[in-house]
Amino acid sequence: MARDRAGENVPTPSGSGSGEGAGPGSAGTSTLLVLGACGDLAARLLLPGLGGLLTQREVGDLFLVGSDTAEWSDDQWRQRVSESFATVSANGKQADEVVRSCRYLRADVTDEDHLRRLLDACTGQVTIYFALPPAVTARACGLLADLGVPEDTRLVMEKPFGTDGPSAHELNELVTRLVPENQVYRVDHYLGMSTVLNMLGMRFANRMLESVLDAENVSSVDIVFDESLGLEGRAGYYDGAGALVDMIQSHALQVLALLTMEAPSTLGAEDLQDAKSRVLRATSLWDEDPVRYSRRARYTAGTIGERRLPAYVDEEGVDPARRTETFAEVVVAVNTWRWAGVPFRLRAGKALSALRKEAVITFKGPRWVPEGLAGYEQPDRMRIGFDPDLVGLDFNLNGPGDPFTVDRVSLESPSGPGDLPPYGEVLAEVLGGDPTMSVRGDQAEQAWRIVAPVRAAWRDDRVELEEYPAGSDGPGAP
Ligand SMILES: NC(=O)C1=CN([C@@H]2O[C@H](COP(=O)(O)OP(=O)(O)OC[C@H]3O[C@@H](n4cnc5c(N)ncnc54)[C@H](OP(=O)(O)O)[C@@H]3O)[C@@H](O)[C@H]2O)C=CC1
Ligand SMILES: O=C1O[C@H](COP(=O)(O)O)[C@@H](O)[C@H](O)[C@H]1O
Repeated sequence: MARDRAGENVPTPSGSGSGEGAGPGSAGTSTLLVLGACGDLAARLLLPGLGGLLTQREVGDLFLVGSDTAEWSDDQWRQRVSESFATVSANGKQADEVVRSCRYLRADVTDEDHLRRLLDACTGQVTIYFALPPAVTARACGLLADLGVPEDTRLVMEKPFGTDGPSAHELNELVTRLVPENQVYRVDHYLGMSTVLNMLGMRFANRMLESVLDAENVSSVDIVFDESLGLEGRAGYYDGAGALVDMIQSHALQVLALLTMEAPSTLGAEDLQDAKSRVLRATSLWDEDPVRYSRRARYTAGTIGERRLPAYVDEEGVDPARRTETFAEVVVAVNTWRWAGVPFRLRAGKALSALRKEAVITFKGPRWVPEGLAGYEQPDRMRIGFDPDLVGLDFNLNGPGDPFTVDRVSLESPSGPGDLPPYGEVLAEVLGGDPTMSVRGDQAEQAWRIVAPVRAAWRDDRVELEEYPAGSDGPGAP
């Protein structure tokens, strides 16, 4: 039924109007409308996540509509969906049915008529996933605010949410004019990762651990996202964002919030979100001094394993005049009774020598060490690994040999993987109507506030833009 132009002849889910029982189109059907369906996020993360979800869990009848500017046919979209599903070996009746019944509609979401027709194509409970460039998402939401959306519609917003504090605030006002806050899902796929989710159990189900996670016992915390991948053809988005916005303003601060918040009284959405918001409100750049407590750099040409990478400025689509950083580091303070005085270093970089994604908690030294004991120079550390998912403890122990000389030992436990990929977890919550692990609107605004002094200093060139060769350990590394 689909034609080339959005909704000229709107698609209907297979079986709709046929009176054939519980196929798509019957009561209980929901529609997942993916805007930006031909983009990178949809192909690499969102559709595989959906495939994993459909394989592992019961989601009910789901009508998948893809929409983008490209002139695709239903069959091209079906092929994209099935190729993405194949990357996670998605299988079973639900996955097959979604592939079979899915539809594609070409649309420009900045055109009100196109949007109206897209909405007309949806059936049942509607979820609109904005897999679009942030500025396009904001324009589409502006139009939807005038058009209105079906009752109970859920809106799924990708990161970055807005482009700065004021625009995030405006977007919050816009989306909450459309639907209530608990129907807005601001996605942070780190909140769908097994270890990140497991931080709740690790912190709050263990007296031994929870009782030492404070300024009395901890000297510093590092949250690190070192990637060995470079730009990977994403200049269109990344060159306007950079490492600070891409990773620190979003993922790092969400991880920090879960690691530092006080125990909520329940894991219900409201209690958990309140606890995260409280600690983000208490977080700010260390001494509010971006010159001393932030660092930025970009990669020059180099080799990572077998791969030769060009300098960032020579990557296709990069505008050197923007001076976009591919490495960012900031130190923040969490001004609560528990954490005051403990520096939290947040770091993210691309094209580094090795992948390293973890939070490392470094403990203070022992209060007293009896004379005669040797080999305890290194502090205890707890590592929370995001890739691979694990929790590790590095500490000092009497080992074999001299009993008065301690050895360094590590205990490690896998903390995943979960049964779903992170985007599968994200979609499970969205389609299940549970906003517990999404980013609440006020948190998105707080995150922009925390990085604002750094962005201003970088914009005014008050912090040097350093360089590091691709494949190295980052700026200033030996
Ligand atoms: N890719 C990733 O790894 C991740 C992406 N994200 C976020 O996801 C969002 C999408 O990113 P990504 O998929 O990488 O970006 P892409 O540019 O690959 O995809 C965006 C898609 O939206 C389409 N589009 C642009 N303008 C319109 C319009 N007016 N109407 C309809 N469609 C339009 C684009 O079409 P056209 O090509 O014609 O412009 C393109 O196909 C961004 O907010 C990004 O920050 C978040 C986490 C990871
Ligand atoms: O959101 C993003 O995350 C990825 C890193 O996520 P991971 O799941 O691979 O750890 C990052 O590469 C990308 O630039 C960013 O937009």
